[in-house]
Amino acid sequence: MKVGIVGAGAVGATAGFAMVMSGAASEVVLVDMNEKLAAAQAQDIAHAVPFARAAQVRQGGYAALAGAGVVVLAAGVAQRPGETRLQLLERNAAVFGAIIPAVLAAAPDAILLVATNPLDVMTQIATRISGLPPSRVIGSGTILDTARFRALLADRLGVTPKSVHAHVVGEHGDSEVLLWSGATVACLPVDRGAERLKRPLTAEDRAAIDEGVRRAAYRIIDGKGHTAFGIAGGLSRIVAAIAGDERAVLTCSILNDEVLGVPDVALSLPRVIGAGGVLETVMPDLSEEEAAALKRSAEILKEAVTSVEKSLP
Ligand SMILES: NC(=O)C1=CN([C@@H]2O[C@H](COP(=O)(O)OP(=O)(O)OC[C@H]3O[C@@H](n4cnc5c(N)ncnc54)[C@H](O)[C@@H]3O)[C@@H](O)[C@H]2O)C=CC1
Ligand SMILES: CC(=O)C(=O)O
Repeated sequence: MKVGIVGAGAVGATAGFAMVMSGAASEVVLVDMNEKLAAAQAQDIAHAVPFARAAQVRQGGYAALAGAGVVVLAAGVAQRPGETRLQLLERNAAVFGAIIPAVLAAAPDAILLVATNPLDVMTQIATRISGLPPSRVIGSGTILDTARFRALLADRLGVTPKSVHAHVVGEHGDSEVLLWSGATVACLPVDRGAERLKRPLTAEDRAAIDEGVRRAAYRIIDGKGHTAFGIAGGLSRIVAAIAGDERAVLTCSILNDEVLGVPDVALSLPRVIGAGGVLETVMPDLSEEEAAALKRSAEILKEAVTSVEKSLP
C-alpha cells in the first residue's frame, strides 16, 4: 500500500522507517514544509530498503500523495521537557487547518492517521476539517500506551509482552485509563496469573506500572528530547492492519457519538481495524473505578476541544 506521511520529523520519519522494515508499506512519500529535511529522511530510509522488502521511498509535495491508501499526519510541534500534550493544542490546530485540505485535494480516498498531539483533540479537529466519517480519521491514540502497559507488565511477570493482554483507553495523555480489571496472562486474570508465575503483583507494583505508563513520555522526552520508536511501531501496526484488511483489535482514537454520557468526543477504545478504517468499536467491561476514570478523561477532552472549536475554520 502507498502511504503518505506529512511531517518528516522524528515521528514521521521513524514511522516511515518502521513501515518499510516491517513491510507494512510498499511506497512511502514524505511531505514536510522543510523539504530539505524530508528529502534527507527519505534518502536515509531508502538506504535501509536493501535490508527489508522491496519499497519505494521519496520526498514530495502534496500532489505526490495521489493514490495513497493512508496519510499519516505527524506535522506540528512536539512537547518540550515538562510540557503537557494539551499545551500544544492551538499551534497544532492551525497546522492541521493548513495541511488537511491539501492532503485531501491530492488523496481524497485516503484514510487519515493522526499522530500529532494532543492526539485525541487533533483527531477530532481532523475529523471536522476533513468532513470524512469518523471511521476514516483514526488517531494512534492509546495504541502506544497499551504497548507500554503490556511491556511493563510483561517485564514484571517475566514473560513476553505478546503473552500479556491489557489495554489502555481514554485520552492519549495524563487522564488515560489502564484497564487492570480486564488484563490477562496465560488465560488467567492478571493477579491470578502473576501468582501462578510466582511473581505476585502488589499494590506498589501496580502503582509503579501505572506511573511508568502514564509518565513514560515525560521521562523519555527529558532524556532524549522526543519519543519516536514506540509510536512508529504503533503507526506501522495500524497501517499493516489497514493494508491487510486484518480486522485487528487495536486501541485507537476516533470521534465517538458519546462515551459514558459525554457527547461528541474523540478518545481511544478497542477498535476493529481493517481496509475501511475503524470497522467496529468494542466497549470493554469496566470496573466502577475505571468507568469513573474514563468518564473524567472524556470530560477533560471535551473541555479541551470546546476551548479550541470556536477558532476552527
Ligand atoms: N501520538 C503519539 O503517541 C505521539 C505523538 N507525538 C507528536 O507527534 C508530533 C510530531 O513530533 P516530532 O516528530 O517529534 O516533531 P518534529 O519537530 O521532529 O517534526 C515535526 C515536523 O512537522 C513539520 N511541520 C510543521 N508544520 C508543518 C506544516 N504546516 N506543513 C508541513 N510540515 C510541517 C516540521 O517541519 C517538522 O519536520 C508532535 O505533535 C508530537 O507531540 C510524538 C510522539 C508520540
Ligand atoms: C509524546 C507522546 O505522546 C508519547 O510518547 O506518548
